[in-house]
Amino acid sequence: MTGWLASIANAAEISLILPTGPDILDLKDPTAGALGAWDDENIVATVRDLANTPGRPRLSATIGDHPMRPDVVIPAARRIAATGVDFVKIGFAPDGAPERCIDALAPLTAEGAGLIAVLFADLWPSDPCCLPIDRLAAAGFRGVMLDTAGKRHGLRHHWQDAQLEAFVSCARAHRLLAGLAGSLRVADIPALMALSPDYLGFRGALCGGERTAGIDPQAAAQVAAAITTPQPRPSAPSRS
Ligand SMILES: O=C[C@H](O)COP(=O)(O)O
Repeated sequence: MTGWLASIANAAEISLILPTGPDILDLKDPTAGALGAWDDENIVATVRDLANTPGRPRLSATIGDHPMRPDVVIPAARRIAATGVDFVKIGFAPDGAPERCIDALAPLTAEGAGLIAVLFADLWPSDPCCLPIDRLAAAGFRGVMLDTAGKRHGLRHHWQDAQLEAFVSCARAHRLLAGLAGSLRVADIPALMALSPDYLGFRGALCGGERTAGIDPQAAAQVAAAITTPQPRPSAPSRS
């Protein structure tokens, strides 16, 4: 079953998106780039406000956009983990020392933090073998999400579906949750659901195309409907 993640820009958007039933509410400031972070106090307040909501979605929050240095990434991840969100999203770019940052996060996962790595499809080579997936698994990450740093082109512009399928399989083989995002549109949903990722992530599509505009409940309902619509099974090859 593929679930879906909705990135929300502020607490006021919660009441607009909750009726559409996202599996994960992702607290992210879209005006500050692909990994714009919320203020810690607002994350803590949202965790607290939703704590008693029956069937509430899980919460994720990003640590923000940081240079790939352990002395910067580790404290930022630790701070967001302390807010009580279910998942902490950390972006890894190939520049700098992503591997050292990943390894240095192992103590945090050992303490129970649910870390999700965000790898940018427009920055890393389009081959899962070139991604540090084995390293993420060894460090105890819960999942890995392929997203895009630039939002002009969607994920499927940068990676072909066969490459995305290989990414999902590779994450699964390492027992990581696999997520796909990056300017996804409603029209992308059937093809991506066929790859069976654990999650598809959205912001722009929930806002009618422009991710810095607010959530448009009608657009969000269309995304939700496309995710929950049963997908046709691939037909069995005919014997002749
Ligand atoms: O985590 C998912 C992203 O917020 C997706 O944003 P986007 O659909 O605008 O690329």
